[in-house]
Amino acid sequence: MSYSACVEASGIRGPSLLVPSFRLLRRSQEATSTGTVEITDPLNYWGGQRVKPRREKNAEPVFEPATGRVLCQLFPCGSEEVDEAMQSAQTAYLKWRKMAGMERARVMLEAARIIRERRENIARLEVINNGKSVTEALVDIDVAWQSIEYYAGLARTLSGQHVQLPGGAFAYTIREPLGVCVGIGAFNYPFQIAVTKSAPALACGNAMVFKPSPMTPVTAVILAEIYKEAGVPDGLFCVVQGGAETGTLLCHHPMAAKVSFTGSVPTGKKIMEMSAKGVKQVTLELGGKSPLIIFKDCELENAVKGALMANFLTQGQVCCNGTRVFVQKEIMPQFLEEVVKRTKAIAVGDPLLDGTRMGALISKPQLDKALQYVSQAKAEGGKVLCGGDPFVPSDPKLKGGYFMSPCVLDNCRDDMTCVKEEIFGPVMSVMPFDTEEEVIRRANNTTYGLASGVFTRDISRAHRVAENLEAGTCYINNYNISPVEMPFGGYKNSGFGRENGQVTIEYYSQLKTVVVEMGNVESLF
Ligand SMILES: NC(=O)c1ccc[n+]([C@@H]2O[C@H](COP(=O)([O-])OP(=O)(O)OC[C@H]3O[C@@H](n4cnc5c(N)ncnc54)[C@H](O)[C@@H]3O)[C@@H](O)[C@H]2O)c1
Ligand SMILES: C[N+](C)(C)CCCC=O
Repeated sequence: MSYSACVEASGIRGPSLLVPSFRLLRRSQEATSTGTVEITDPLNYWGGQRVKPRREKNAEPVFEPATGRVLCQLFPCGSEEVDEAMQSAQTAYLKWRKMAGMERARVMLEAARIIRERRENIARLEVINNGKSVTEALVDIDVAWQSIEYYAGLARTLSGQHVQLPGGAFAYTIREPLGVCVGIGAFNYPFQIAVTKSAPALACGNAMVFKPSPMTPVTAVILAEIYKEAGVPDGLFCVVQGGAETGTLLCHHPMAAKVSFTGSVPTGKKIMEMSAKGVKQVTLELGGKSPLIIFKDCELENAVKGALMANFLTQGQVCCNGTRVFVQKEIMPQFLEEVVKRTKAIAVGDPLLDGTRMGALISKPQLDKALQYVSQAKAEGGKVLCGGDPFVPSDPKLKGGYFMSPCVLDNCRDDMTCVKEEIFGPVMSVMPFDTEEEVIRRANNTTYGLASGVFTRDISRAHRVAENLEAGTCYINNYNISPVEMPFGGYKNSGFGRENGQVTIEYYSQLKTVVVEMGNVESLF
């Protein structure tokens, strides 16, 4: 079935199609079952509509991870298309920035409402393109509309400061937008990343041109259509498809006021270099190899659950995952027994089924890379307690999918490759420790600094450890929860700038100071 037919059946396009919702929901579930969707509609969006690729050369296949089938072709945008999108965004920006925060908020709230109404259909397309379980994708879409609601709330509150100066003079500050912001996304949270970047950008009065990962081009354009339906000016949120070349064109574009990037450290360094040439602001949300520290006085069941949440969401392809699990020696046997039991019980398979808890990795190369890390860990002395193999589901249509059984590695040391490098697959490395001072030193012995976690019942220890860990987030007695009110971002090579939370307003706006003299000028000349 074509994508157009699928969205028509699912009601992704028009609100009228959503009634009666029950029947359509059933139809959409049938229409979007794994292995049935084919996407033929254009995936670029600017000027308030989908735009066909200008050239059909350099097409790259996009795969459905659960089946290995080709889902669509990706036609990378060239310089003329990037320029059209940027011009379109600039035109929209000039209208949007003049609207009151209250008005922008109203439009954004409508976009949030539409996303909430269509959450199931968007989630299903996300699953088909990304491979994660529908249970997780639904959470991702919920976080997305919550983010738009949250920043709609903040759009109403943007204000400056009044500063009294001597002699009746005064100054005031105005928080102004930056202009056209570029967003470049990773493959692991395609819709959520597009929202996480655009919601604060739009709230502050900016426009955005967004480039999704070439592996997950499908859902960003749906966000563009929803923003349009909600009432943003045509061009306010544009989508250009492509990989490194298209991303480079965006970063160098003279109209780009800022680049907000989510992806790997090597690409992040290139983005920063390119942005520096045009003195553009940058937010970098990069990779990690985060420590999770489990003390012997923890509540063990919660610690085990936390370790699973820290390692196996989205098939382990999560930037902030706590993949270096340090366990205090005294409780290592109980921890391993329980964590292995629960890991073996994870239901791997068709990501569109409600009972599935782990779907397919994003691509064959990503699967091979994760499996290779497991082989190398074994060669370096690690012991596989479970998983670490390709997984072939019994359903014949999933035979070509990129599945892997989730893996727990014991006998790990800090100098092993699996402990030092970001794997981006479902592989947990477990290491013993003796003392608090020792584990903090080892936890910080990395160039990354995205997240961290500690499980203990000792409240003083928990805060002491949080204070001493070099990371942008520290979870105490939980892991990988991410309410939109909470700032998120890295220390060290994991990047800088923040997403989510109030502080992100600072990264999408600039402050103008207006100085008002009420007397005569006292000239020195
Ligand atoms: N900190 C965070 O919030 C966060 C969130 C998700 C993923 N990540 C990180 O992302 C990585 C995985 O995602 P990925 O494989 O998609 O990352 P990636 O760096 O390969 O690609 C990310 C994006 O950058 C684009 N790109 C690649 N080269 C470019 C260039 N030269 N110029 C401009 N754009 C370019 C890609 O097309 C893609 O859209 C992991 O390291 C993960 O930790 C970080
Ligand atoms: C929503 N999580 C689980 C906190 C992940 C944020 C994005 C990182 O890849």
